[in-house]
Amino acid sequence: MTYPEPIVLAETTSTNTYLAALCQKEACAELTTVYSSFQSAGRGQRGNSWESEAGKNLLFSFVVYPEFLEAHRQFYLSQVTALALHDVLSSYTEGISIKWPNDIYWKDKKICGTLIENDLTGIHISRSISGTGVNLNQERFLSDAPNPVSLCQITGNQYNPREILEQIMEKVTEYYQLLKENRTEVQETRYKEALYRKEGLHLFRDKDGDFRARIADIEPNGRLILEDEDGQTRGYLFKEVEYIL
Ligand SMILES: Nc1ncnc2c1ncn2[C@@H]1O[C@H](COP(=O)(O)OP(=O)(O)OP(=O)(O)O)[C@@H](O)[C@H]1O
Ligand SMILES: O=C(O)CCCC[C@@H]1SC[C@@H]2NC(=O)N[C@@H]21
Repeated sequence: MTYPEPIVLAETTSTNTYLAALCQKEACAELTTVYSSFQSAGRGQRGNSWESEAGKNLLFSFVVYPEFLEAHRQFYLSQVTALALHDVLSSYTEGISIKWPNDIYWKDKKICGTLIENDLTGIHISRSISGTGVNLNQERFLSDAPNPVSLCQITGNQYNPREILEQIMEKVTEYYQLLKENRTEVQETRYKEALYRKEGLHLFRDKDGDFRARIADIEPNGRLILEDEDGQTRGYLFKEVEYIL
């Protein structure tokens, strides 16, 4: 399985938005990828914006049509992107981990964010657009992003976004092929190994307040299972709990 040559843009509002519009207009092959040097309206999760200085970072989105995947298994798509990013960035520096569900961290700082937008047909996912920003060469962050970091701030080196994109898409293609073949054990195991704060007690916050807990498991549907100091188990879907850094 291969992926098409990326569509390269100098500027767009958001690579996710651009790719969704393109897919509406014409048939886009699976793993069609859009890369842009600048976004005028980069979108993050929860309606946040994504900061990226022009020409400095990697901003890209790709599309897949995972009709074989029921909506309650959509977490597998998050794993595909997160593991690809994790594997590639880990070849440049130590300290890379996946913060549940799909942020990529270096130590306690955020180096990548991913926004996945799925379309459903009945109970199945007919189209999934996965868009990621990787902080590569940006030296200063000016927004109120709480904890951004770039690869250049970590290593002192400069990176070619197109080369890094190629490496990431090769990994995405490999992990997505395994998912298509329903061989999800490899990615489930690797995801758990790569988890941020996978060991020890840490501070979390849910709707009832702050508590200390350790990560006990991640269920196949993506539910985070925490065990608190009293040995009680609590399960959380996305957005129901946050890490206190
Ligand atoms: N280039 C960037 N690098 C890192 N963080 C950024 C960047 N651009 C924006 N951000 C900030 O990241 C924040 C979202 O990430 P963060 O992980 O802190 O959010 P969260 O609200 O805890 O949600 P989640 O953990 O589910 O992503 C937003 O507040 C956004 O401003
Ligand atoms: O909040 C997050 O952590 C998700 C950030 C996702 C940003 C990327 S940059 C490329 C793609 N286009 C967008 O508008 N958003 C994603």
